[in-house]
Amino acid sequence: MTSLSLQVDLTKCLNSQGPFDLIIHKLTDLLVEAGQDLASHHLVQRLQVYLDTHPFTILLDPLPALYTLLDRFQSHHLLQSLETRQQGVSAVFSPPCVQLMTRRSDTVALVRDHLTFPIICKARVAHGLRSHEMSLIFNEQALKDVTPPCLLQSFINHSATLYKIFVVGAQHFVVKRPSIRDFPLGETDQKTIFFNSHEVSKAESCSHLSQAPLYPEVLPPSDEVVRQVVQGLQEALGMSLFGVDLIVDTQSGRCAVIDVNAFPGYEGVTEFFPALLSHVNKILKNNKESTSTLEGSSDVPTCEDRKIDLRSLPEPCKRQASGTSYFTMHTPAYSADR
Ligand SMILES: O=P(O)(O)O[C@H]1[C@H](O)[C@@H](OP(=O)(O)O)[C@H](OP(=O)(O)O)[C@@H](OP(=O)(O)O)[C@H]1O
Ligand SMILES: Nc1ncnc2c1ncn2[C@@H]1O[C@H](COP(=O)(O)OP(=O)(O)O)[C@@H](O)[C@H]1O
Ligand SMILES: [Mg+2]
Repeated sequence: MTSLSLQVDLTKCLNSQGPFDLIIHKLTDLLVEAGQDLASHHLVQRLQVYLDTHPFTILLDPLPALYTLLDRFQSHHLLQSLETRQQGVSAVFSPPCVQLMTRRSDTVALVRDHLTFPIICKARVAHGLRSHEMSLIFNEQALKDVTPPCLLQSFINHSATLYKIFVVGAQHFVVKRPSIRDFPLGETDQKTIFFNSHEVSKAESCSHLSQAPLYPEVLPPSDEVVRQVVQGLQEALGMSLFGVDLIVDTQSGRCAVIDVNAFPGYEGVTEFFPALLSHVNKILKNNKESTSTLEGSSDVPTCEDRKIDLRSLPEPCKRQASGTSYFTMHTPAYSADR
């Protein structure tokens, strides 16, 4: 078997660079730019057209899932829906949130009804220059410091320990990272703290926000909890290359999912490349088998005809079997945030 990999240049005709069996990408920034910039929009459109006309090219990962992750409001809804799917008191939760599209006169009331102090404020758009600029709000008066569109979320004390779950297809890896220290619960007169999240939770970070009295060793999330979270997200998003940020609530011992990232850096995962290769080989093999089955029949049956669960199919078959273009050009209204 010969194999060839090359860098795809979206500024050039894709037909003359292909055909491609599989494209791995990190298009998050481009997708955000495409919301406001015509040139970027055209690049995304070029890829879209190529995929629509080459139904057997696999895209890792699908664009619709990425749009969900680019929007912290949508990500939060997704995480909430996963939480309520489980029965009884779930071992995993998404911290309570309030979404602010614009400045509202009833913000204080909303916060009183839904959140507890301290509160962490995150921009609605999850990628791009301003998306990691955040603030910690300690009282109602300080709510004037937030700039919509943004997500206000109850801050969960977690002994300054973050667990990054890095997913590669069927495998996942847990990496421990520094995080933000605990704060007293409830309103205090502490001034708002503005910070850049990349200064607190990278492997090498040693931010003043992480420094704290020595905490007792935090028990990591159980394998079962991690597996539940990964599986729930995989099923909901149809993605195979993503990261999940988990923290363990110091008070309740429950696990909070606070962030999901498309194709992260996998720093600290020495097994990343073998895992990626094995995943790519597996889906190419599955795809070859499904392709020959589909090509053998002149009339491709629809999913309803064959009672097929779309999510169980490889990406191109999903598009072909559903009988509609799987990708639809979609330019989210992110411009209000810039
Ligand atoms: O490049 P953008 O699109 O901003 O996305 C970033 C990169 O994937 C970062 O990886 P890297 O720094 O290796 O490029 C990743 O950090 P991790 O590798 O720490 O997961 C970030 O996760 P967050 O730190 O959770 O935002 C994620 O938001
Ligand atoms: N609800 C929360 N409670 C406590 N800490 C949080 C919460 N949300 C985020 N953090 C802290 O802020 C950091 C950045 O938040 P995150 O949502 O992961 O955004 P980013 O996309 O910038 O990584 C996290 O790594 C964690 O240290
Ligand atoms: Mg994060």
